[in-house]
Amino acid sequence: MTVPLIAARDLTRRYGAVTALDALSVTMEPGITGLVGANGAGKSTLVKILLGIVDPSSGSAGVMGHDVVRDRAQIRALVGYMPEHDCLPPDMSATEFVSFMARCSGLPVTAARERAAEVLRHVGLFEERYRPMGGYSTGMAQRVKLAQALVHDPRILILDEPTNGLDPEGRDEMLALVSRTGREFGISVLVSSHLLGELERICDRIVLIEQGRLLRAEQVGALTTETGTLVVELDGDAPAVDQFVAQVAARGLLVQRERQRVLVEIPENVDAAGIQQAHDIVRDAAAASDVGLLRLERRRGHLQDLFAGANA
Ligand SMILES: Nc1ncnc2c1ncn2[C@@H]1O[C@H](COP(=O)(O)OP(=O)(O)OP(=O)(O)O)[C@@H](O)[C@H]1O
Repeated sequence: MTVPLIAARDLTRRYGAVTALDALSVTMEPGITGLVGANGAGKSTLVKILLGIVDPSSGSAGVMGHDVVRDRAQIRALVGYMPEHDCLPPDMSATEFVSFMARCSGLPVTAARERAAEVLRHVGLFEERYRPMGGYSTGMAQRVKLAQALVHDPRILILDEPTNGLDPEGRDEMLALVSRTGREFGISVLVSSHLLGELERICDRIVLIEQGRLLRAEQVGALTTETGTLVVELDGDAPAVDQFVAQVAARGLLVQRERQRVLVEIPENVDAAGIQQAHDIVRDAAAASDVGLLRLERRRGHLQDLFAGANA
């Protein structure tokens, strides 16, 4: 039997009268997992229990088979943690801070310095790494927090709201960096956010919690809904794509160009045969014009819409 990456069984945590986690049972597999819930749902409490910072009131949890109460040292070696809130000393440079964190993990001086340079390069901090962190933008500070989480070469990264405080562009950059980090370093990532829409883009699985209880835990693909739009990607120059669009329209379907792609509407209320017919029309139109068909699939709706009620 394979040991799950993370497993929680009947996990409960109370703070006085507040029940932050309420008999939560969930397992998480390798890959990138999104932990989603509204503010106060219990995300940070779960993360802190997994890290051994907070004890469960009852129930149990494990990280790669290690118990969160008994095996804290082993878990610390395996996990890199990016906390939600600011934690960077303003008068230290990123290089000094990340090297120091590497030393805390047991690396000798030279190796710590080299490793710090490596992870700071990975997160995209170059010349700025020698400046005091007090002058950093929120985006730069988030990158340093990610770098320090990676410095001891962990097997799992736990990121608590890494996009907090960032503007839309900064969020996109941070999400791309998290995704790249997971895939390039070949490590698993647990990333929390109260924004479902942004996590569905980079996660393999989503764990949704509400008021300390598990709502759903599923593959992202299984959670999204198929819409009545076919997304078509073509290989061909602009006149050839125009030709394709005209061919689809001539066969009676609504069609529009969207940058590199063409969107074809499947008529409403058609059965499976009608959906198949729309696919056939796209293939026939491609064959009748000077384009290659690179991709043809139903567009998936956003998780945000699916959970709009549950996660309000
Ligand atoms: N140290 C504490 N003392 C008392 N109550 C706490 C403490 N930490 C968390 N709580 C309460 O437990 C509940 C869950 O909080 P938690 O921080 O885990 O949620 P969250 O999903 O991470 O939300 P946020 O994104 O706002 O941090 C909330 O009602 C919160 O007020």
